[in-house]
Amino acid sequence: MKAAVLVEPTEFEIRERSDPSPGPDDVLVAIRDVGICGSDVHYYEHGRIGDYVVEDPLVLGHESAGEVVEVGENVDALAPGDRVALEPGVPCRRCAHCKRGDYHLCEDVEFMATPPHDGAFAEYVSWPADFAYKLPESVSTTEGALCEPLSVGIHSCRRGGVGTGDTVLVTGAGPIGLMIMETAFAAGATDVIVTDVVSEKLDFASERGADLTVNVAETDLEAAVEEYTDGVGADVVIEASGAEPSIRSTIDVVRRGGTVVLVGLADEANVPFDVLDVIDNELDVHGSFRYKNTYDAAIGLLEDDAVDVAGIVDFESSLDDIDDSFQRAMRPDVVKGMITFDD
Ligand SMILES: NC(=O)C1=CN([C@@H]2O[C@H](COP(=O)(O)OP(=O)(O)OC[C@H]3O[C@@H](n4cnc5c(N)ncnc54)[C@H](O)[C@@H]3O)[C@@H](O)[C@H]2O)C=CC1
Ligand SMILES: CC(=O)[C@H](N)C(=O)O
Repeated sequence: MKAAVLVEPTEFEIRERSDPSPGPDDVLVAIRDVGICGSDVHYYEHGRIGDYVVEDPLVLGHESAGEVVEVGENVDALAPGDRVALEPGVPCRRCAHCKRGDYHLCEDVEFMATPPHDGAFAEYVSWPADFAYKLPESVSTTEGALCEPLSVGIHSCRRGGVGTGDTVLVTGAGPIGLMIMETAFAAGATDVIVTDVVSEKLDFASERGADLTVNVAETDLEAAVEEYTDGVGADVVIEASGAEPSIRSTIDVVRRGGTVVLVGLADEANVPFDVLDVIDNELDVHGSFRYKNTYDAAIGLLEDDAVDVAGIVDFESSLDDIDDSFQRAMRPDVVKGMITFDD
């Protein structure tokens, strides 16, 4: 099979690799769509994210979906021809975190495209069948691939307890922020405010239903939220930019007794946070790391047309054009690029 292998920062090689063969509990999937995520671009540009360093040639891509072409002998729930979305993180299933249900916190998780584990920019992937979710007829494999960022949105809204009638502030209008907005509306939020520093991103968020957008490079966020919420503040603030000023601002714009969810990965681990504000205003501050038990929910939301994920895709390209696609994905006005494979 063909696979796009990152051999050096900013250098892919299309290499011929042997087809993977599924184990007894696995399915062999012919990949159809893979999204280009910000973390793929980061590995492409810098060859590392924090302590995760690309030391050997690595296949990137963890937002994927395709068609089952072979199943292992123990697999009953899927059959060749089924279209599936692949949940990219497979936990050990045995540790304390897995056993208490927090499998996304497993320290031995094998996550696609996180060194040393290969991802899905390849013609075939063999994957545990219980981390492959069957797509209904009405859900495309593009949407199936985008169940991954949608899952980040679902998990963060669950962490924030987003509910009916809430005003939710989402900071950062990248793909993750947009997926959070989609999920927040689906969870019953009536008002979603979105921030960014790029006006095109905010225009796009507006087109997709944001009630208020704030360009924090030009406008005072606290004043804008105060005005919009009659001085109360947002019920839930979900930080999805990773920018330090944005992280710091979250506790200034959430209402007393409200909830802050931190999703964006800050470049610096030490971001000043006024703990007295947290105590005095009785804030709930949650981290949100990837997701657990979200794929069925994501597929259900897509089947019900309760969310739109395909609308964030700016371009589709082939595996052979992966270098150009990554260069294009790095442009600040681009939200999502996809690599697609022929049937
Ligand atoms: N916790 C988790 O499980 C996950 C975290 N992430 C992180 O979430 C963040 C968002 O991911 P993507 O949407 O893919 O990233 P992205 O880089 O495409 O989007 C971030 C957006 O924030 C905007 N921004 C920059 N400074 C800002 C500021 N001061 N205020 C408001 N917006 C600002 C940027 O213009 C951009 O539109 C990243 O930090 C990423 O690493 C992504 C996936 C999973
Ligand atoms: C941080 C990321 O973007 C990535 N989706 C991951 O979960 O590692």
